[in-house]
Amino acid sequence: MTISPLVDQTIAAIGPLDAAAVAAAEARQGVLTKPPGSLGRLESLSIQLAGILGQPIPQITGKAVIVVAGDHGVAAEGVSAFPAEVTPQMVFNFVAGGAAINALARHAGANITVIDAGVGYGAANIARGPAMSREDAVRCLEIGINAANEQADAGANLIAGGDMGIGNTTPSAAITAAVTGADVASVTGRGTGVDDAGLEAKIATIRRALEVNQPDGSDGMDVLTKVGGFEIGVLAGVMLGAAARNCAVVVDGFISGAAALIAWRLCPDIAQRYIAAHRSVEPGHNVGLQAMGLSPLLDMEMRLGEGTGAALAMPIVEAAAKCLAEMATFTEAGVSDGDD
Ligand SMILES: Cc1cc2ncn([C@H]3O[C@H](COP(=O)(O)O)[C@@H](O)[C@H]3O)c2cc1C
Ligand SMILES: O=C(O)c1cccnc1
Repeated sequence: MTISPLVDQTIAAIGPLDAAAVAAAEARQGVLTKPPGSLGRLESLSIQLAGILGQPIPQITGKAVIVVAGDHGVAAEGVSAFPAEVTPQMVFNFVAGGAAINALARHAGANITVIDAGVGYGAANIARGPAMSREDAVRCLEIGINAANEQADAGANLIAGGDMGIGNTTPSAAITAAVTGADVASVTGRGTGVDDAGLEAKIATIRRALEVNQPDGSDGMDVLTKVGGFEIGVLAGVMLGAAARNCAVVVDGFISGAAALIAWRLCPDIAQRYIAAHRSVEPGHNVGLQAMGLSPLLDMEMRLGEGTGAALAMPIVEAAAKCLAEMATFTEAGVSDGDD
């Protein structure tokens, strides 16, 4: 498969986890002053981080949320409770620091970058034809890879994407259905809050998008081109770029989950570098996570996107690394380990 030199190189750089670092972290978890396994998922998370970062005692050196905005032609089908103007209006809000993601990223100590992925000439209406050309899909992936590289160069090793795009739960459901094979009705939710009639119409629109476009769910580029969106393509690129730099990828909600599915189809090894932050209220989110073998850290009944769930989970991920790094061993603390 050849996508472009940059995308191909990036995918080729994503390998399996560092087995020696995993083994060392596992061994250290076994001798820290606590009953074995008592820190639950903090333990497995620290071991996964060791493998991702390639460090026996992993250290989070920087956190970044890359928020990507894009417009969706399919919004014209009435699939959202809000008008498309909200997308550029929210971009100004991100820049001014007043959105939920600004509050949560500040709380997490994460740097925010905002990318306009074609607001104003967004993706075409997927109910009538493909979302974008193959060239645009490649460009989206490259923009995301470059953005992740910039954050990695600045010291981040915990990287999340966030989305803003009125209508984008519609392509996300189409992507999730195409990649996982799940029925459209089981992966379609209310997004910003459409009513019962709106939900029925949204399901019908997504069915039409899949019928008209016939995406090949095993081919990430085909799915992105036919039923994706510009911000979703950039987010998939962010994930590929971050993983190629041995950064941990914190996966946010439904839209980020759809982008994660596309990146996973392009590079199956990437799933080991994903940390699923939370379970969104959107029913399709969990379907996608399960397909990739991921179990979310939090269930906060959130359904916003923007990277909010990912930012909220970042301090927990960092806490996992700190326990592994800072706790004393039984020997160091002179605590009986129960074996003697
Ligand atoms: C004020 C506002 C802020 C948001 N921030 C994220 N979204 C989220 O909601 C939208 C997806 O839902 P749907 O498919 O129903 O349009 C996306 O913009 C997503 O980022 C927002 C939506 C609104 C209205
Ligand atoms: O889970 C999400 O990311 C989500 C859900 C609804 C609307 N916007 C985003």
